[in-house]
Amino acid sequence: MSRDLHAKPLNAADFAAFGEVLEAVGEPDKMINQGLCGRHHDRARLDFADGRAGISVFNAQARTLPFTLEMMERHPEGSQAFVPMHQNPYLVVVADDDGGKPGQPRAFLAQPGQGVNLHRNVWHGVLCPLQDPGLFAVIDRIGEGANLEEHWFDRPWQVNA
Ligand SMILES: NC(=O)N[C@@H](O)C(=O)O
Ligand code: NI
Repeated sequence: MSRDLHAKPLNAADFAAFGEVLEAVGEPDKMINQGLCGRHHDRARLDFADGRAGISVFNAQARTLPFTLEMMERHPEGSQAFVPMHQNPYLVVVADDDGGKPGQPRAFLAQPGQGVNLHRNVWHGVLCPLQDPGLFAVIDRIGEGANLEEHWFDRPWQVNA
């Protein structure tokens, strides 16, 4: 017996407890490159504990809605940012911690031009593109030791738009 979860458009205010939305909104902090480029400066809180930052490219298979969310994970040692290398929608699911497991999940539909940075140790669903190609640059921790904790739900969630 699954439980239903409604995805809402991704927005910085609702996402703030879990991380940042990476997007060129508002006035740039600085105009650079002879005034031809707006720099939206230092927009994410990165954290890599005793490791270092790395950039990887994820090529993830597209999923379809309704999406069955069976598992959430977190990275105790570092933040994780997903920057789409496309203009397609994708699903972001996050949750507060509730005694060492995910609390009420929150689902968001990322719009074209939006990336996300997940704060260290925030519960999230794995990368979930909704159209091919599911190509993302991922900025996360490279280092020693375990950095992945998973929680599998007894009852999955059905995520829909
Ligand atoms: N496990 C892994 O590298 N990917 C996940 O962290 C994810 O959030 O997709
Ligand atoms: Ni992750």
